[in-house]
Order: sequence, then C-alpha cells, then structure tokens
Amino acid sequence: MENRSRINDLLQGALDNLLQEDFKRFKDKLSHSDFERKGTIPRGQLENADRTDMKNLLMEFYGGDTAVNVTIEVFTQINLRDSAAKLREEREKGKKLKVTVKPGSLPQGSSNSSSKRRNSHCYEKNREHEIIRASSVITMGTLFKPDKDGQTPQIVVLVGAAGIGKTITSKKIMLDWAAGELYKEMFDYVFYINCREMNLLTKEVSVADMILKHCPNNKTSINHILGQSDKLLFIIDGFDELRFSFDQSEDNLCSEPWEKKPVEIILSSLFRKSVLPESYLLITTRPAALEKLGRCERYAEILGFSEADRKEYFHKFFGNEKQARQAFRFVRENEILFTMCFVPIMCWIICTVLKQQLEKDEDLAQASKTTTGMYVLYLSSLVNPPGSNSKPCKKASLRGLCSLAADGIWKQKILFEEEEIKMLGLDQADALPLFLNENIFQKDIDTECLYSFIHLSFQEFFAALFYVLEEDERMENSGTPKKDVKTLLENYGNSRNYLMLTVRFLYGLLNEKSIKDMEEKFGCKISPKIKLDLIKWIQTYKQTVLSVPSVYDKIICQLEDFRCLYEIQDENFMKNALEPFTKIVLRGNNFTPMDQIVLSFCVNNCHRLVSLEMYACTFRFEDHRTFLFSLSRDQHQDELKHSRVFLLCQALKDPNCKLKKLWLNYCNITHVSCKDLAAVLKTSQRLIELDVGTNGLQEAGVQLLCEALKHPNCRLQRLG
Ligand SMILES: Nc1ncnc2c1ncn2[C@@H]1O[C@H](COP(=O)(O)OP(=O)(O)OP(=O)(O)O)[C@@H](O)[C@H]1O
Repeated sequence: MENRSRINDLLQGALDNLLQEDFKRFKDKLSHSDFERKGTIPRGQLENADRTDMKNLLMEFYGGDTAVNVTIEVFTQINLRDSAAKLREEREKGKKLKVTVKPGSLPQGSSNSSSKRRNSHCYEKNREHEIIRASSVITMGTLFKPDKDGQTPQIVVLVGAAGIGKTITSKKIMLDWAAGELYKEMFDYVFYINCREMNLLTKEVSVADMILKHCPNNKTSINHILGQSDKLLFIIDGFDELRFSFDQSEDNLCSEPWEKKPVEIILSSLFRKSVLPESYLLITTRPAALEKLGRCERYAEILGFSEADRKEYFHKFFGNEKQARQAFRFVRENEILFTMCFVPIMCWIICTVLKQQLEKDEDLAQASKTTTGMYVLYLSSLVNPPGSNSKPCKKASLRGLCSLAADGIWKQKILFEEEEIKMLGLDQADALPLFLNENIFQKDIDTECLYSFIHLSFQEFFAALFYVLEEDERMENSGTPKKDVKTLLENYGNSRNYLMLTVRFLYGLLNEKSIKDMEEKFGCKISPKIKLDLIKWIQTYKQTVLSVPSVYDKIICQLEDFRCLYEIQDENFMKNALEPFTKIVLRGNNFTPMDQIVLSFCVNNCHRLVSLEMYACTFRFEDHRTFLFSLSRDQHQDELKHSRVFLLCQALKDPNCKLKKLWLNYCNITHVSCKDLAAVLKTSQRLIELDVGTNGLQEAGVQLLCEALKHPNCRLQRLG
C-alpha cells in the first residue's frame, strides 16, 4: 500500500499539470466511465470541482492506489499519453519525486481561478515542469526590448520551422508572465489566440468578443481592459494556419473594439493597428507565411536546441542514465541525425525511435538520414511498441488517416469534427489514441469536441502519403474531389506556402528506403509512377518559372527545392531533375545547420553545376547558445558572430564536387569561416573563383586566404 500523502502529492501534481481544457476532458471522461467497477462519481460533485477537490474526490471514491490507476487510465483514454506515462513513472520511482520534462509535454495551465493572477485566460506557472530550454528563457524577456532609438516594437513576429517550438514558446511566455516573471510591468492582460480555432469562426465577431471569450465571467471589466490597451498583449499562435486572405482594403478594417466583422477583418485590423493601436502583438508563424503577414517591426527566430540542450533533452527523455548516454553517443556520432535534433520535435521522434530500438535490443544504426525517414520509423514505433499486445494499426485506419489528412490540407483545415472521424472509421483504438488528439472547445455554452493530428506535421505527412499510395490503396471519400499528385504540385507551384511540408514529405516518401519501409511495416504500396510525374513537373515548372535561360545559364534558386531533393536521396532522380541546371543563386536565406547539409548534398549531386552564388545569406553554426535569434536590423550584426560555412566547406572538399565558382557576398563571413574556406582552396581541384566581398573578414581572414593561395594544390584564378 503506498503512502497516502505521497499519493496525494502525486495526484495533485498530475492534475495541476493539466491544461484547463484537458482538465475539463478529464472530468467529462470520469463522469461517463465506470472504472474498476465502482460506478461513476456523481456529475454534480465533479462539475464544480477544482483540482484539489478532484484529487480528494478521486481518493475518497476509489481509494489511494486505485485513484492513481484510474487517473492513469483516464489520461490514456483522453489521449494524454505523456501525462499518463509521467504519473506511472513517478509512482514507480518511489519516494523521490524527480523533475523530468517528457518530450511532447506542453506547458500546463491551472483551472483554479483563485490562483490566476490577472486574467482568466492566463496560465499559472507550472511548479514542477519547466520547458527544457528554461535556461534561455531570459531572452524571451527581450522580445519587446526598445531598439537603439528607444522605440519599443508593437508587433513582434516569432518565426520558426515546423516543430521548432513556437507554440511551446508562446505558452511558456504566458506561464512566465502569469507567474510575474516576465513582462510584469509591461502587460496587465495577455490573451492567447490559437489560429486554428479562429478558422472555425463563421459568425462575425468583435475584438471585445475575442477578449470576452477568454474571460467569460469577467464582463464587467471588459471596458476596463479595453481602456488600457497599451497594457494588452495578444499572442497569436500559428499565423500560417489561418486560411484567410489578408488583402483587406483600409476602408474595410474596423476601428472600434466592439465592431463586429468577419474574423479575417478583425485579425487584419489588429495586425494593421486600426483597432487597439496601442496594444502589443506577438505573432508566431512558420517562415513560409511571412510574406502573407507583410512587414513587421521586429522578427525573432527560434533556433531550436543547441548541442548542450540536445544532451539535456536526451537525459530527460530516457530518464535512464545508461540508455541516455548510449543513445546520445550514437546520435552524436551521426552528423546528420545529430543536426536534425536541433528541431525539438525531431529530437522527440529520434529519442522515441531509439528508445524502442534499445528496448528491443535492435541495431541503432537503422536510423534514417531524412526527416521523412524518421517519421516513418516513428510511426512504426507507435503502432508496434515493444512488449505491447496491441494489434498493429490496420491498413484501413492508415488509409482513413491519409484521406482525412489530405482533405484537411486541401481545405487548410486542422481541426476535424467527430462525424468525419467516425465516417472514416478512425474512432477505433488502433488509430484514435495514436494519431489524433481530442480538443475541447467552448462553443457558446456547450463544449464541442474536435480532433487534430498529434502535431500538424503528422497531418502533412499523412497527406503526402495519401498522394503517393497506389490508386487502389486510397480511400477517397465520396464527398471530396478526386485528388492526384499533379494537382497538388500545380497548387504548390502557385502558392507554395501551406503545401510546403506536404510536398517535402512527398519527395521523402519516394525515397527507396521509405518505399520499402512503408511496404514492410504497414503493408502500403507506394506508386512508382509518382516519381516520373515529379520529374516531369520539376523540369517543366522550373524551366518556365524559376530559371532564367537567357541570362548566363540555367539557374535554380529556391532553398526549399533542395530540401525536397535531399529528402528523396536518389542519385538518378537528382540527375534527371537537375539536368538543365548549371547555377544556383540563393538570396537572403537563413541557413540552419541542416540546410547546410541539404545544400551540400545537392551541390555534390547536381552534375552540371558549376556556380554557386549566395547573397545576404546567414549560416548558423552548431554552437549557438541563444534560443531566440533576432532578425531585426538593430541586433543583426551582433547576433551573427557565429555565421559559419563549415558544413558547406566540408562538401566543397569532396572530390565529387564540380563547383568552379563560389560567391558569398554580404554573408557575414568572418575570419573564423576563412579557415574553412582556406581548407577548401587547398583541396578543391576545380574551384577557380571565390568571391567573399562585403564581409567582415578582417586582416586575419584575408591572411588565411592568402596563405591558402600559395598552396601547391590551390587552383584559384580569381579571389574577390
Ligand atoms: N523547448 C522544448 N522543450 C521540450 N520539447 C519541446 C520544446 N519545444 C518543442 N518541443 C516539442 O516539439 C513539439 C512541437 O513543438 P511546437 O508545437 O511548439 O512547434 P511549432 O513550432 O509550434 O510547430 P508548427 O509550426 O508545426 O505548429 C512539442 O509538442 C514538444 O514535444
């Protein structure tokens, strides 16, 4: 029998860590299910229970030990797998409660209204959980720091790749603010607006409605809130997920917070400051939607995990010292895998796969080089966990998931209704808890249950899978138009942004190993014909739209194209697809270390390529220490100290590299990178022109290059 006071603490901790909406779902599940054949706790008692009441109810009704079992069971049933695992783990760990952040766990909220310090939608700081990157949270405090001229930006855009942690960061900002640790003086009210929920609003709303939605019992103070708009912060999370157009004319915008308009006009009015002009906005978005957002005063990029963070993450994930060390050592020695881990969601996926391989005593070397490959391995680990008796995910469920995902991507829809889930047979135990999350929303006085994929990137993955499956493998639901890959590519070509990751996964799924894995692990046949469609599309589309044949040679100029080609990892495909291209020109890109690996791969596999020109690009190096990376002009120079072309230089030293001309202008190349470039000059048999004009090389840098010029192997004819 476990000690009662410890169980008390365990349960309290577990419930305190739930988000308000999850706590609501917890109560709802409890009121409908008969656990341990004890009947149900009366609804009346559950309804108004706060977390402490709930803990007491559970302990009284089920008794100490069983209360923990029931809680774990409910967490599992409502899809809070991490919370269930954590509670199970803590119970087993014995008396010592260790603070462990499990990957996938989000900052948690509190339902206890008395504990809320300022407004009803603020999150209480979680006492036990800290986001892994807590040490660098300090830089979140400078997001709204005045610039050199003393101007405080009113709109800050937090940009970052899929799964880099934008949502986590937004919620962490809420938590820290609510705990009085961040922006204490600056903001009195902070509102978290989730863009995928905004897509659901069909009725006209006002800014005041949006505020009221977050503090429904607070009607009397709305005027007070609106009256001090310079103390308001709106966090608008997931701008890229909005399916509206923001091309509104000035006359359309609203100027009064009570004015009711369609949601796209309300949001446009906030972005363009025609309403509550003194309020502050923090907008998170994937880079692809930046253009749609227009010009803002400050941009900050989330960099992801540094090397030290990755190590810390592994240790927290595995909990077991020996396994963590073994897995980390393996990843550390695999440059590509280790680089992928800078994206937290990839860290989570890689850790999950490795943990399972370790538990099954399998060879760790099965890990993949590409994001798609890792998603395939992750899915297979989900449907077939070690030691589980659960049946593997049925093919029909997988087809249903693909159909749902593709239909959603097409309509820019991330939340799905219960009927859609049922219609596709996804309400079964082999699909629902594994791939879909339940989301409870307040709709007027009722609550509504909607579903989303465990992460948007999984929806994008399944959508891509839909397009590459053999025709007879697909389950086209009658209501939606027949979709083929050509239509997808055409639309991607026209409007890139929201289809970007889906198309990238599409390339990845056509990789030989992915095709084999999908067939072996899921029994899914991928159509080989799609590769031909893809090559044809690249050749015609690129030649007409992206290349400029009359000037110099044929040019390819989108980093995203290389990311796709990297995913397919197919030499023949590359040869065919890149046949016409002799020159790469990239402007204004911000290269992550993974992007350098991607570019290097393509440079070495693009057989007719002779020239690589980069202008105003930045190259982030592994040893960054800052979580956020400001792209505002005022901080640009300082932050770019680490711009380094190390990984690219590694590729240029490869004897396969055909490059003759390399231009790196305005790229913040310093003497540190000159060391890498000098090594290229001493090795490359083909490079005859290097232009590193308009960079801060300093004397030390120039000296390094000059020394390299004297090297007997150096073939350089022009140094700019
Ligand atoms: N700082 C962090 N510590 C631990 N895990 C993290 C952290 N940041 C992100 N993660 C993990 O990565 C997952 C994805 O993070 P998040 O949803 O915040 O990404 P995002 O940038 O909003 O992605 P998207 O643009 O695709 O919506 C989280 O569910 C969590 O598992």
